[in-house]
Amino acid sequence: MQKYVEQCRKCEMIHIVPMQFVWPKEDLVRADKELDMPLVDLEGFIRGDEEATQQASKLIRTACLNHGFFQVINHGIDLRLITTAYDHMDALFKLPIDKKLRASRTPGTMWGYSNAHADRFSSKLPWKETFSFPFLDNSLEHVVTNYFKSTLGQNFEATGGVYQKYCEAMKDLCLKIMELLAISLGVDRLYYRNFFEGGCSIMRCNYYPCCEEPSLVLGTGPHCDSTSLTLLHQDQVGGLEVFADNKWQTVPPHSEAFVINIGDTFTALSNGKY
Ligand SMILES: C=C1C[C@]23C[C@H]1CC[C@H]2[C@]1(C)CCC[C@@](C)(C(=O)O)[C@H]1[C@@H]3C(=O)O
Ligand SMILES: O=C(O)CCC(=O)C(=O)O
Repeated sequence: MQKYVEQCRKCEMIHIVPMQFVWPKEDLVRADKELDMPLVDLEGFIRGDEEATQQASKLIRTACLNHGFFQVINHGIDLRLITTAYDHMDALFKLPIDKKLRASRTPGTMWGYSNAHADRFSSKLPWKETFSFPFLDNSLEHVVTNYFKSTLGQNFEATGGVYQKYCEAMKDLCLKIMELLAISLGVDRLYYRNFFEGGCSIMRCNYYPCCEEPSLVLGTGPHCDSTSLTLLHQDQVGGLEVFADNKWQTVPPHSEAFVINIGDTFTALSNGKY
């Protein structure tokens, strides 16, 4: 009897996490090495110092010829804006689930609240909640502020205003990086900046809740960004991993830095060089 029960316990693999969130073993590989990626200081470039600009573009070129990831500091974004954005995001994800579900993602779009993308997938669900919204520079209206008011209600106008400012700051930083990418590729330094000037962006807030069985789940599954450029600020918990040199490597958080990575669209825009 004892043995039988023992065998049952072994073969049933009893765990707490629902099966939809359990990832295949081949995806659950822990990174043990830190990614070799440059920390690019943008202060000189922003001040118009040509030597510092060339130095920054060289670091970016090396990173983009290798794995496409680099970090930027002294980027000109007010660190208090980042802190305020986190405070508002914390309040948003702490809302009761019924209130969050009222802002659920509109089918066929990327915009709104999503709980593990459970409305889109039925297995290998990411262990995260997300809130995504569009941004485009529009002098006629504050697109982000209005989005928060229309999806979460008038009480979220202040939060919308914070993310309106945050998205404007991200767009400004993105265009600066597009200039450095152009210089690094030896093309007209305004080429990509002009191309993306009027473009729209996806802003996504990610909340990765604690998990009782972290070795079975992933906050976000392995992927390449299909977009052109991703600007990511990590909180101090960490967990971001990048697949480079045929192994997963960690990107430790740096509170004053943004992690930048080029996506598939930019690879095409560089004619496959990056
Ligand atoms: C354009 C996008 C779609 C996703 C967010 C951005 C860039 C990465 C994509 C994603 C993260 C890749 C993994 C699956 C995904 C569904 C996710 O886990 O969030 C993807 C995002 C999405 O489709 O919402
Ligand atoms: O958009 C997402 O949810 C994925 C986030 C991601 O890939 C990242 O944080 O690097």
